Amino acid sequence: MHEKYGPIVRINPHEIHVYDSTWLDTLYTGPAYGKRDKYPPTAYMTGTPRGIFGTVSHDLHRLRRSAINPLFSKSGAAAAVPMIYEHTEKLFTRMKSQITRNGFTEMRANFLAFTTDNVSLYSTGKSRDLLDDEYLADEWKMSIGKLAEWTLIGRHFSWVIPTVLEMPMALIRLILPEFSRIDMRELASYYVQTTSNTENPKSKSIGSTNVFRMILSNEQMPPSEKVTNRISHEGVVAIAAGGETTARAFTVALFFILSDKGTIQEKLKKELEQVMPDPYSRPSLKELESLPWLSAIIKESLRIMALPTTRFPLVSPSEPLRYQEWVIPAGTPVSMTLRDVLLDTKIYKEPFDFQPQRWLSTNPDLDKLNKYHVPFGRGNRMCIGVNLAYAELYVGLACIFRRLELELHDTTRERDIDIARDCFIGEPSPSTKGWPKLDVLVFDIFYDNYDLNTAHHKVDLPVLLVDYGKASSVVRKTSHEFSEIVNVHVATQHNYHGWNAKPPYFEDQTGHNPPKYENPRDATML
Ligand code: HEM
Repeated sequence: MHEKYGPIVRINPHEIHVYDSTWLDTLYTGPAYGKRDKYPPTAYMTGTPRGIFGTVSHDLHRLRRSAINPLFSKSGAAAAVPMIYEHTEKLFTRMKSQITRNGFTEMRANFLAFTTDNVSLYSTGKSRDLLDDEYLADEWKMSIGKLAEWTLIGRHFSWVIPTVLEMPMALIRLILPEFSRIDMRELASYYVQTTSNTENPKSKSIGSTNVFRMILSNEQMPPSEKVTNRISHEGVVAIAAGGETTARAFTVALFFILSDKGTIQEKLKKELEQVMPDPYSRPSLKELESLPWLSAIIKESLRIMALPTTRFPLVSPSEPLRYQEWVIPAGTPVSMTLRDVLLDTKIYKEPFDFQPQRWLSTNPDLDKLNKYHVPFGRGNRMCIGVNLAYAELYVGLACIFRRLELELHDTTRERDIDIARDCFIGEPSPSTKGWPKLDVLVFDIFYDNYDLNTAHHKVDLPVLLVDYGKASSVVRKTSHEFSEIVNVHVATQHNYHGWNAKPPYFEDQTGHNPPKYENPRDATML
């Protein structure tokens, strides 16, 4: 429509859309430059009308946001760094275990588990512990995927998702089991327990100053703002908004770094060796932020993924807005699309090419590029989690590329990375086989040209038998039996063919003294 009718178009009976990056600061303005209400159908579409994302009124949004802003400050995010390092260790353990079992690791669920554990512990004081439980992590991935698909319905019928999320749990489990995991009541009851218990042993740990405590201790807020069924929405919105988004930035960064190992990865690794001479060291956020290539890679990944595909309509409630010669009457919903800005050819040369070097200080156009770098939005409603997201990306990518040697496995840009569908945030084509799958070349477990999945199907047992040791001595199999077993390692496959194996599953992480079995059948008894 913009190609046909120009930069300002009435795209439906209610809404005007502007396709002109230079107008960004007029619409998505800061609090000092005019009021902006949110357009209700957009506010409600993710199902949390009482959290900041779902708050329509400008003034109420300011009040709600100011109560929790300090938690998400730059210094707040820096305090989260030790937690992020701890979660990185768990992420690596998960990756190792999957490679042992499957021969590769699929990173979408893994990164989602990582970012969701970070944001949930940080924002609500309670981790979802997805990195401790692969089964739960997969279920959570399905729930978030389902929520994304439902935003399409929510866009047109904005009451649907909030209504579903408030239905009796037994009914939700029956009709939409995926939604039952995004349980606001569970969060709310947790907050009641922890906030009423001043002796809480977690009170000095990360997450103790969580969104709930900040709201409850805020003196500007009336009691009606502090009731459980309002503040639980703040917890849910942080977890839902902060998990998938940051996870996607990781997958995009990983894909593009590994697609150009000769230049990009090499420069990154060299830089990391300087700041992390010991691969297991834990540099501060400030040290990591001083690395030009790491910083440039993160910025370029956030730009090129251009994740928010939805429009973000706002309403100027009392002042008309002006675009060139047009006057937009007060009260009219007007939207722009961040993706248009992030991929604007007038700003970024070859916007679909991954070029981290455009963010280096040697680029004379850097100020202009920075001005339009809006993956987190702009103005009053800009992402509250921006500092946390950056901290996760700096720490996570530094550890990954300092400690592991990775290869892409059966991943293509067109099928698995590029966005093909608008589900509020962008989703790749339905034919995707998942996001970057990795072979890991240097871990302490090696494997060879050995298709564990196939073996798994053939033996039809919910266990995989994997040898530790060198690639040449990987367990060999015949069609139905393993012919030879040396130093067996056992890992169950969850929920395989109805075999509902629950963690904890048996695993020897050391790789040095794995259990030995007389024959494979003994192993299956586990
Ligand atoms: C790469 C990661 C992320 C991206 C690309 C991203 C993107 C965005 C964008 C574009 C908005 C603005 C929506 C609007 O204009 O209405 C937003 C809002 C928001 N984001 Fe993020 N986000 C990310 C990470 C996070 C994290 C880690 C959190 C954790 C708390 C978070 C929590 C929120 C919340 C609560 C809002 C609503 C803010 C408000 O309405 O005042 N996001 N995000």
